[in-house]
Amino acid sequence: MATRQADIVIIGAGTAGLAAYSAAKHKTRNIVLINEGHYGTTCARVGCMPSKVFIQVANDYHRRHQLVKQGIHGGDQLFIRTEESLRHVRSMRDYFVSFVMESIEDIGENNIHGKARFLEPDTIQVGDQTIQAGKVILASGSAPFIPEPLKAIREKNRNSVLTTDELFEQESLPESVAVIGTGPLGLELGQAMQRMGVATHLFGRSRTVGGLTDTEVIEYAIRTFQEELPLNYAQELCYESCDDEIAISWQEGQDTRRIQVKTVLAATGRRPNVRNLGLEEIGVPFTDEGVPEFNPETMQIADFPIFIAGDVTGVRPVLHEASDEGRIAGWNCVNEITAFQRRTPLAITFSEPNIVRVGRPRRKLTEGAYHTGEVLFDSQGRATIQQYNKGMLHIFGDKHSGVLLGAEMIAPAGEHMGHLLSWAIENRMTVFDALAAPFYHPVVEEGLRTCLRDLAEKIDPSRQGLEIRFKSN
Ligand SMILES: Cc1cc2nc3c(=O)[nH]c(=O)nc-3n(C[C@H](O)[C@H](O)[C@H](O)COP(=O)(O)OP(=O)(O)OC[C@H]3O[C@@H](n4cnc5c(N)ncnc54)[C@H](O)[C@@H]3O)c2cc1C
Ligand SMILES: NC(=O)c1ccc[n+]([C@@H]2O[C@H](COP(=O)([O-])OP(=O)(O)OC[C@H]3O[C@@H](n4cnc5c(N)ncnc54)[C@H](O)[C@@H]3O)[C@@H](O)[C@H]2O)c1
Repeated sequence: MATRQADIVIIGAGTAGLAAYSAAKHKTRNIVLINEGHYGTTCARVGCMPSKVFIQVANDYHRRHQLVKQGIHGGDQLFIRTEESLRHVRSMRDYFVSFVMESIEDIGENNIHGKARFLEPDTIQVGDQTIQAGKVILASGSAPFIPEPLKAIREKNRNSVLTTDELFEQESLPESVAVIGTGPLGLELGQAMQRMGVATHLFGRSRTVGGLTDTEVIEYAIRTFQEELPLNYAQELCYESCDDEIAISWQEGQDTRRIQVKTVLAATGRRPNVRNLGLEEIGVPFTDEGVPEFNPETMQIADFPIFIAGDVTGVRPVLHEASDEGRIAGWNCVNEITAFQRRTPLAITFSEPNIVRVGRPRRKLTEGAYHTGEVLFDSQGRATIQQYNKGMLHIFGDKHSGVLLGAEMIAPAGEHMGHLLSWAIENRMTVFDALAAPFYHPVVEEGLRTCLRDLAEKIDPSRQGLEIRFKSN
């Protein structure tokens, strides 16, 4: 078959690939999009959206425990039919996927279903077609990672070990589950299942939750989640099939502990889809982490006519970054290659309370160069009214200038406070600038103000009380 010519080939019709297509289509329509597997994007199909529907159901049901205090009775009569809840999750999922499918239909016959593979840096094979392209965008996403011991159990009984890609496809939820991994996904889905009545046991390996790096916030978060469900950390877990259950054992000091569950959810991370693409054969350089080396401001891979975008980079695996990277890659395929300023990092785990990391993580700050503002939400006014008064926020500011550097928190309304802080950091605000902004009463953000005040006092105690700016002419 003759080689087809295209200006751009995009590998992967996920958020990054589709954003790249939108950015480039104004200059050329000769773009070929190749996608393997399901359409609809990871976010809408198995990721952000269905997981948030699932969490919404769980939190709404959980609320029944807090109603009696307010004189609202009958909550104990409520019950959940998880098969109906999962149908609801899937129907909302279909709704979100339908919008993606509309944008794919627009692409028409330039959309090819199949697995792409590089023959040369500018030549792609898909099925029996060969396409030569001016530029290629690699936006192949990531896939769930399953540790070897769990793979062995899964080989015997596929339904006994699920990935997050499979959870929402289940007919109903199991009686009991062990969730392995305390990253954003393990925490969100583990807490949600516990709240939906599944006996859930959460396991972590390194002592952190939701990607936090601040030790004090981590310990506060662990204690908070342990009040709601069993959460253990162990370097190694042993798995064993017994009848229709899985036994999990681990060492705690001198003791061996053991539980049995019906199902295991592997929330042990995702790995970039870089294998079997022919990248090694065409000489693409790889980092020690096993992903192609690229420039994060242009998204170009070395001097190759190849750009990379989204989870396949393994660096900022969140939706808005995948979309940005797609747009940068798409732009750079049809314009002179330009460096882009990347946004302030922001990562949210939609557990209750939310876990949020903004700007530079504490682990990466230079010791002695910053101060930390600290606050607890345990007696914060609005959070107490809402019966969500649990939380700890740390904000980091430059020791001399007071420029905001980052924040880590487990907090009620953390998703919103995280946005306020990321906008402040993005605009290079100091703690004093942030304190001059309005704070309504009574809102959870007043807790954020208390934290900023604590930071301001540590940076410059002489400015205490002077939060309102002098009028300048
Ligand atoms: C359960 C879950 C919850 C999440 N929640 C959030 C959240 O709340 N907020 C947030 O910001 N992020 C969240 N994320 C992360 C977010 O979904 C991802 O960052 C984002 O979807 C990545 O988009 P992408 O375009 O890189 O990859 P994808 O959408 O996965 O697209 C990659 C596409 O490439 C295709 N492909 C792979 N290899 C090939 C090949 N060789 N040839 C052709 N096609 C190929 C794949 O089949 C796929 O269609 C969540 C993820 C998960 C799993
Ligand atoms: N709110 C969200 O849901 C959300 C938000 C942003 C990004 N994401 C992205 O989704 C992706 C997947 O999230 P995740 O939480 O699955 O991944 P993750 O990499 O953040 O966490 C994986 C966890 O599994 C543990 N782990 C790994 N191997 C293990 C083993 N063999 N035994 C025990 N524990 C093991 C790790 O220590 C870690 O705690 C990430 O890239 C994440 O950034 C999700």
